[in-house]
Amino acid sequence: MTFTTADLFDAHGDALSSCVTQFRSYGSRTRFSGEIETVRCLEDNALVKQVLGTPGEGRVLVVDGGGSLRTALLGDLIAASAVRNGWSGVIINGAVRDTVALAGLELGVKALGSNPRRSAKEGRGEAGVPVTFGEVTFAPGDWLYSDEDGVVVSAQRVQD
Ligand SMILES: O=C([O-])CC(=O)C(=O)O
Repeated sequence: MTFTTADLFDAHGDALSSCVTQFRSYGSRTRFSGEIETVRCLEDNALVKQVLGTPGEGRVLVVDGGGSLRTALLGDLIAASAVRNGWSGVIINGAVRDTVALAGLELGVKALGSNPRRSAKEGRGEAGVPVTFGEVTFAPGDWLYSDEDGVVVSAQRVQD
């Protein structure tokens, strides 16, 4: 994977949206891309676990956790399951935990911050719906490109 989001933006800016949310990177993959799948949830990560337990086929899961930093929506066990299932990365508008272990996983992981407190496991929320944060709508089936500079989204694939 050789793209940079800055070069993509220069080449395809009209077709791209750029997320203004300032994420931290937690996984060992700092550059990743893929078709988008989504979850919307608040301090409950059962749906995140469920979706990342299915075949990822190189996709990126975008989780809108409402920006809450009160509980972790992803830790090392769920992230390891994402790696086993072939997900390319996870973007979380919320918090993670087990950050030392996440740093050793072959997965893109971006989140707002960390909190050791676990989330509820009741399955509240929705999967497969468009979610909006950082001035970007992330719709299932759109394409996401992420690197050290940011996260950009396009309705069409703009890079192999
Ligand atoms: O189970 C959780 O809530 C998250 C977690 O710690 C893990 O994925 O290891």
